Amino acid sequence: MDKIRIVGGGTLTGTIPISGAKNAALPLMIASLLTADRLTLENVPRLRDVAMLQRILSNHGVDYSLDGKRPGQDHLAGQTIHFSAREIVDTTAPYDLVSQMRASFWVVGPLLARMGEARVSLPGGCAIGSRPVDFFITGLQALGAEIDIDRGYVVARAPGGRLTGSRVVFPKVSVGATHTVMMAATLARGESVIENAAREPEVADLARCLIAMGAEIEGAGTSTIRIQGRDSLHGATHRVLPDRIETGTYAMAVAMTGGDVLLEDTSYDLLATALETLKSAGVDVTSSPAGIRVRRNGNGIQPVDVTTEPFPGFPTDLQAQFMALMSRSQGQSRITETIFENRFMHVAELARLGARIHLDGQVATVEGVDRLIGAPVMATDLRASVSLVIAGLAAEGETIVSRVYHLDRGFERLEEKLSRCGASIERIGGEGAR
Ligand SMILES: CC(=O)N[C@H]1[C@@H](OP(=O)(O)OP(=O)(O)OC[C@H]2O[C@@H](n3ccc(=O)[nH]c3=O)[C@H](O)[C@@H]2O)O[C@H](CO)[C@@H](O)[C@@H]1O
Ligand SMILES: C=C(OP(=O)(O)O)C(=O)O
Repeated sequence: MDKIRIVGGGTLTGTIPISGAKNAALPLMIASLLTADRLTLENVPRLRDVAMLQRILSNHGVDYSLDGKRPGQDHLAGQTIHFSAREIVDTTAPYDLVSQMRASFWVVGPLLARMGEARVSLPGGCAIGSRPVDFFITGLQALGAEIDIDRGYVVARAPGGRLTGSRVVFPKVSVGATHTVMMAATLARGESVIENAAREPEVADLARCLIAMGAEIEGAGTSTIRIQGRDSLHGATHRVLPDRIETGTYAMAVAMTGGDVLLEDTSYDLLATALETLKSAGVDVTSSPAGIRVRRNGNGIQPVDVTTEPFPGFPTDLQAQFMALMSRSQGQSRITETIFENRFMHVAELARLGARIHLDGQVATVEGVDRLIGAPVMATDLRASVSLVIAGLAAEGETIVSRVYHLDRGFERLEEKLSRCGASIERIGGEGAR
């Protein structure tokens, strides 16, 4: 199995191109199920989750093809993939596929809307929490679906073969339930209104694509989304928005090691709260048409308290990376996780590098230390893994991160992007992930 070897202690200087967002690409790919025409997605990142979802969609009958490299194109440029769900041949998403990637559960919305039925395995929990799907079920029921749970599967039917527009009020903000109900409502009869919708940029990006496919949607990116259902949708071409979590992760890496890096092909507005938090920690962050420039030269890291919240708040997907940064701050900080009940698996691993973190329920108190020292550590989930990488970059000596398949789910060519900026980081052992 692959490992990542880092020799820490240096600073990062250079340019990092930011990839298309995993968390936008996945629902966009799933949207291809809504039309018999071709959906072309540009700027799709080369990630394990994308490859896995291609397999899952092909099981439903979706063909896909990939554009080859174009003259002068950097190999870090995103892929263009064409999806064609001319005929849905199977409305079942089986356990062995869904259990490998939670977002694949979201196919339930488009399958039900287009085919009038879906049988999708319950995804189960994961390393960060129990992650139930009750909001998906009540949301689709509000659109008229009849839903049973049968031997680990959600079995959904639309009476008369079509969903009916309605008002859906989510009790708590859910990104996946918003994506799913919004997709389902595009083909329902009449108007749907989603209240307490997730406002994440990836929801707005999915809506932009659905609108290009002929859907009528207003308010995506706010907490009330209004959708007028259509009889059918058509093909479109859509460019996946930049990955705000990848952007924030590299910004935190530079904040931690010191140096001067330009993050290209991304946008400040996608992660303003996280970048403002970095500024409060004493990091110089500026935005220009060229990208986001992150610098820290000489001055120490100031402690800052953060609480994770739905967008536009501080994202839970950057909590682990921020904790790594705070482990080197000049004081005490408190990090409160409000989205997932178990997203602290990185605490014990960061402690192996010398971090001093006390966990009490959903609150981690971090006492900054002067130095971290490299050690073998284990990746436990996607964002926890990358927090260990950035801590390793700032630690003295060698850090070996094992179980890096978690990283390959969500970070495209991580070692290469960091090496370009002077990091000593390499993948060792096992077969390559891509
Ligand atoms: C592929 C993708 O885009 N994943 C992101 C998505 O995950 P995901 O869409 O799974 O996360 P949700 O926004 O749904 O989860 C938010 C909270 O709501 C709870 N909940 C959710 C649905 C439900 O039916 N019942 C319920 O109780 C969850 O357990 C969690 O506590 O948003 C999360 C929150 O920003 C991010 O961390 C993930 O990176
Ligand atoms: C938690 C994440 O992904 P998923 O929802 O696919 O588990 C993530 O991207 O950090």
